[in-house]
This record gives sequence, structure tokens and C-alpha cells, in this order.
Amino acid sequence: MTAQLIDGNALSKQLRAEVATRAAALTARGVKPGLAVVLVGENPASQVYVRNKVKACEDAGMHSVLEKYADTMTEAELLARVDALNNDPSIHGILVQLPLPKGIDAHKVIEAIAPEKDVDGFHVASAGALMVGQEGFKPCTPYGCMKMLEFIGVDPKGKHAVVIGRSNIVGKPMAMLLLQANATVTVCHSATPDLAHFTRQADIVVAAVGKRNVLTADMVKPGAVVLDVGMNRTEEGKLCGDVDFDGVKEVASWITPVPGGVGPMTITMLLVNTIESAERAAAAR
Ligand SMILES: Nc1nc(=O)c2c([nH]1)NC[C@@H]1CN(c3ccc(C(=O)N[C@@H](CCC(=O)O)C(=O)O)cc3)C=[N+]21
Repeated sequence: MTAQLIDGNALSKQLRAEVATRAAALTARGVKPGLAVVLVGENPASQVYVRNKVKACEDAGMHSVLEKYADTMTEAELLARVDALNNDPSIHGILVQLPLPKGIDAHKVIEAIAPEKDVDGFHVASAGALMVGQEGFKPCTPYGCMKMLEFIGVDPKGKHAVVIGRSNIVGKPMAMLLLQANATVTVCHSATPDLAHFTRQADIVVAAVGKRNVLTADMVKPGAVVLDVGMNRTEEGKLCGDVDFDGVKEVASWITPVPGGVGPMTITMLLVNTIESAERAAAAR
């Protein structure tokens, strides 16, 4: 058996077209949706991601500003920029690219973002809202994973979902979203003694570790759905995920490729959150 691919680019195209329609409608009402992306330091990977985000915004007819700062920027200076963006009515979403340079406390910076502009869904208020089932921005990567499940017609209700990884930006919110969707959720991590014992029972596996070949074919139940959040590089510099794609695709029913899977969906959900924020701002006028 060979798994079907969950095409993140194709689903993104569809969802971004809907965002563009909403953006045009808002713009016609005099509110152009705006995203600010703040990048501190010269991390080369971040440079690429940030450019992709700004381009995606423009393609959807949204306003975007990219603020780039040298890694000599102080925490106080960054906090002042966040404050200015909080008070800028043309900006509906603020994204401070992570990781931040040493010496800047990322928690402090994220907590300074106004929760109503926290389109990354990283603020403790957003995390708390997700935890208790209140309205708030969902972190883009897990949100994108949920959209992919919906797209392929897989309802997590009654399924066993195994999340590998417990980060604040992917693993934990992913587990919460799956739980909210009535899955039985297991969260595995670096201190899980026998990972395969859990993954073999999973109907849905989400791999979000940041290490190659965390999930191999022998660890997957035939017919499982496999979502690969990993972003790693091979020795040859090729982008690859956490999943041994060639092996696992022979066992799974559905699998996301890397690239072209979860990555584009992360950017898509950023646009969705930003348009949502702009619509709320417009309604409150
Ligand atoms: N505040 C903040 N928010 C983020 O959302 C955030 C961040 N910081 N820091 C870095 C990570 C990484 N990230 C990616 C998003 C899209 C792709 C993406 O589109 N990947 C393409 C390929 C890209 C390529 O070819 O290099 C794909 O998988 O097909 C990758 C990585 C967002 N991040």
C-alpha cells in the first residue's frame, strides 16, 4: 500500500484564495488587513521564512511591513517596537520571528504583544484560551495540521492521536486541538522510554521533534495518518522532516511531504489569523 499525499501547497492555495476574498472585502470597507513581521539578527533560515511570509501577505492583498534589526538590538528597544505596533491601527497582526538573539527574553517580548494582535498564537493569553476552550488565536502550525485532517476528511473524534514533541508552539497546542476535537491524545517526548509502543497504537501521528527519522515504518500502524512538522536538513542540504518518508509512506494511509506539507500551511494559517484579527478590528470600529 502507498499512502496518499496531503498536499499543503494545494490546500494553501485554496485557503489563501478565501483569505484574498476576505481581504478585498475589508479593503473595500476601508480596512486593509496588515501584518508586521519583526526579525532581529541574521539567522539565514529566518531571513527566508520571513520573506515568504511577507510575500504570502502581499499575494493575498494584505498590507505587510518587515522590520529587520541587527542582533545588537536590546530587549528594551524591541519592546518599544512591539508597543508601537500594538498602537498602530494599520497593523492587525504582529509576528516576532523566533529564535531571538541571546540576551533577549523571548517570553517577555511575546507577552508584550497585544493578545488581539497575537496572530502567532504564542501569547500566554492565547495559550490559556486554547487550554480552556475560549476564543483566541491558535498557533499556526498545529492549526494548519487540523485543517489538513479536515481536508482529507479525517475526524479525530474517537481516534487515538499520538503527538511526538511537547514544545509550546507545536506539541502542546497540537495535543490541545486534537483533544478539543475529541481524540484520545498521547504526548510523547524525549523522556518517553519506548516511543514505538505508543506510535504503533496511533490512528494519527504528529511528529514535531526537529530530528530526522524519529518515525520509521516499523513504528506505524497500517492505515495511520502521519503529519510531519519537522524541518531538518540532510548532509546534502536538502530539506527533510522528522519522518522516514520513503518507509512510512508504504504503511500509512495519508502522509504529509516535506517540503510542501505542513510548512506552507503554517504561513496560510498566519494569513487566516491576520484576516480574522482585521475583521474583528473592523467590526469594533
Ligand atoms: N514567531 C514565529 N512564528 C513562526 O511561525 C515561525 C518562527 N517564529 N520561527 C521559525 C519557524 C519556522 N516556520 C516556517 C514556516 C513555513 C515554512 C515553509 O513554508 N516551508 C516550506 C519550504 C521552505 C524551504 O524550502 O525552505 C515547505 O515546507 O514546503 C517553514 C518554516 C515558521 N516559524
